[in-house]
Amino acid sequence: MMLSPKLLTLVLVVQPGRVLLGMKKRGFGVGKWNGFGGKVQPGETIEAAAKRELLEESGLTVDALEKIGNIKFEFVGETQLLDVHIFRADTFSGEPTESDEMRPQWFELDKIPFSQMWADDILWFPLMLQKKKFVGYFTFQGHDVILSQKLEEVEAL
Ligand SMILES: Cc1cc(-c2ccco2)c2oc(N)nc2c1
Repeated sequence: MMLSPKLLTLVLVVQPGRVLLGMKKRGFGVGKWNGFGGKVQPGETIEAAAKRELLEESGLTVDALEKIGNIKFEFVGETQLLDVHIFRADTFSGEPTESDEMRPQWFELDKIPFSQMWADDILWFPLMLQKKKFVGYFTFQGHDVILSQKLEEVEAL
């Protein structure tokens, strides 16, 4: 039986022509470039968690986060589903600052390092950059192989 999914947040900071990614320095997803995010604490809204994790991991503060996607991830052999709520921020304050967890870096949109990112990203980043909304379900074998995938645009989340 499936345990209740583990809620995670992911924030992509996007400016004209570039996106901010962080190199994960330890823990889950170490060695991959990704947006900023993490766990939702009890009693915290998902959006508040996303803003908290962005500040902790990148030093950036955002007013407005736009919900752009929701992807559920299954790992073969593990019962815990990950339920990742994905947000986009187009404006922020502060300067990207390295943290214990993340080393932030701006990437031009034609130089996104997909080979050093989670394998699902190359599939939904184009939707994000076109400001589309999407839902997905990916089954991973380990951290690098996708065994099955579903991804569809939606009108609303
Ligand atoms: C399995 C998985 C997890 C995450 C994640 C961890 C914390 C927030 O999201 C991903 O992020 C991306 N881009 N692909 C991902 C796959």
